[in-house]
Amino acid sequence: MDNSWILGLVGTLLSFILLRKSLRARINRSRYRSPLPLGTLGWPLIGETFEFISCAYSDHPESFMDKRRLMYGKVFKSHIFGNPTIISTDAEVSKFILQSDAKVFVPFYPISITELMGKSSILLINGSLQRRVHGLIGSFFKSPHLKAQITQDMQKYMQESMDTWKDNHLIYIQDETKNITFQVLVKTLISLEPGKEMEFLNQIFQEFIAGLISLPVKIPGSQLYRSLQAKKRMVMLVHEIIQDRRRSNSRNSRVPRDVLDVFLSDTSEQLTDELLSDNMIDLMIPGKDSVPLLITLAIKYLSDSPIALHQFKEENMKLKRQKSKLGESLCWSDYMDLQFTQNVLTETLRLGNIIIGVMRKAMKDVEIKGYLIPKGWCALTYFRSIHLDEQHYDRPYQFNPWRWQDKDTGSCNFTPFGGGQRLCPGLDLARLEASIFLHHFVTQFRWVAEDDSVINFPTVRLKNRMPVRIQRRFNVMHDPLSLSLSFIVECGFPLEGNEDESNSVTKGTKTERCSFKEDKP
Ligand code: HEM
Repeated sequence: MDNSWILGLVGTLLSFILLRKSLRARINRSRYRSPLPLGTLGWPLIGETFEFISCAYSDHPESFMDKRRLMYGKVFKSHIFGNPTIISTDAEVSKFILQSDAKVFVPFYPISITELMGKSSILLINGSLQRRVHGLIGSFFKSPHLKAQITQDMQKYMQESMDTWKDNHLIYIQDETKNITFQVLVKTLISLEPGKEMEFLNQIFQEFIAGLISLPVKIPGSQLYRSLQAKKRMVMLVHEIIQDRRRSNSRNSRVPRDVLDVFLSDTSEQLTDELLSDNMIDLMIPGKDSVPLLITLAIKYLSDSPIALHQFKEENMKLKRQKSKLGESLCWSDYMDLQFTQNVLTETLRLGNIIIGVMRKAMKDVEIKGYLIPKGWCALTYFRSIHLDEQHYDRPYQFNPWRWQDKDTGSCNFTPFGGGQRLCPGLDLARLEASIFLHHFVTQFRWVAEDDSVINFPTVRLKNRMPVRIQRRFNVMHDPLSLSLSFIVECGFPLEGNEDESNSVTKGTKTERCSFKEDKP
């Protein structure tokens, strides 16, 4: 039988449907006054992904954006990682995107991240459930009780670590801080103390995060597969802890001792065991990633900027002396009140761009500031370009903590912790942990930083893990000479007869670094 007329009919029908769809899309688009932003979608399928990635691996990942900003303006279209994407390097457009709710934009992550996080992860849930989980975590992290607890833990774990450091040995700041902040965070989440279980968790966690940015291939032997197996083992461990906690009924205690207690005391019945374990594991990520990086980058920038290091050290020494005179130990607000220290952290967050930006998917056609973001497209709010924009920051590539003296950190030109409903609930915690580490490091040690460089993709990290050769300081409380000499020491001039004790600057660049007058605005 001749079926050609059937095929013809099907073909005509299909063409009709496609034509109708495209016409409807055109009619819908024409309802909007705003056009699609300028830009190009690059090659079929791969779009501009290769150029994006090759720039991301370079010292200037923002060069991909810079080139297009010149041609198309601060908001432009592209096609990266398999998706048509509107890239915003405009502070107001990015603010609008961040502040929109899930009816307009939802978070968008690569497949490997969504697979590993699990569907109940706070990063992937939306609407009232996200607000509930965010609120519980946020208010607990803000509580003075928790901050006091974190301060105690951080000081303890850090001192235990620092006591093992030997003079003239290399310390890898990135590794040390990863271990310490992971321990502190795990204790905050599930009250697990350092020991065998913590070591086991640390080990499998390493395998878990290795797969976060990996090929979306789930066959045995692939990184994603190994990471999913590691996640299963972690879920089992956390699940047992949840069961124990439910049995022991400790959730009835009035002051929650950790995030798990906070979740278990929630009466909304929205928080399933799956959600609890997924989120406990996700919340460990900043302990291994963002907070250690904040500390490591601050030490790198300070090592490269002797005058900032000098002021930083003076401020911290002063606090140490005051407290020692009064016979008091430091509490969390002492650290947070250190003005210059906080400015150093703010500047580190601006220049270091630990999170370069966040990705969203449009749930409907959206018009912002004269641009159209079509439904189904992705929107990348690229913080890095805004943080390094000379319209917002004078000499943006210079580490200059003094720029924050009278400047507001609440503006939409500064969003290292995101914004809107998904503003990072751990922002105070990150600053507190970093301030504590830096205070004890700078008041107890001098160091010479070995050469190292920052890698920006797929996550920000130091190529050589930030090795520094350390030397314990004299007891400054009883050694006025060491105080008066400290300015010279920080400048990189060798102390007579003791070359090793000489400085706290990056090795091999002492002379240039000493012409630091230019560093100060
Ligand atoms: C330097 C350190 C940190 C940086 C730069 C940072 C940055 C960010 C950014 C940019 C977001 C927004 C993501 C989005 O909009 O999709 C975010 C969200 C989040 N952060 Fe952080 N973070 C840091 C430390 C922490 C810490 C210590 C914790 C707590 C353990 C934490 C927990 C979270 C959570 C739970 C979210 C998701 C919030 C939600 O989607 O509702 N972060 N962080």
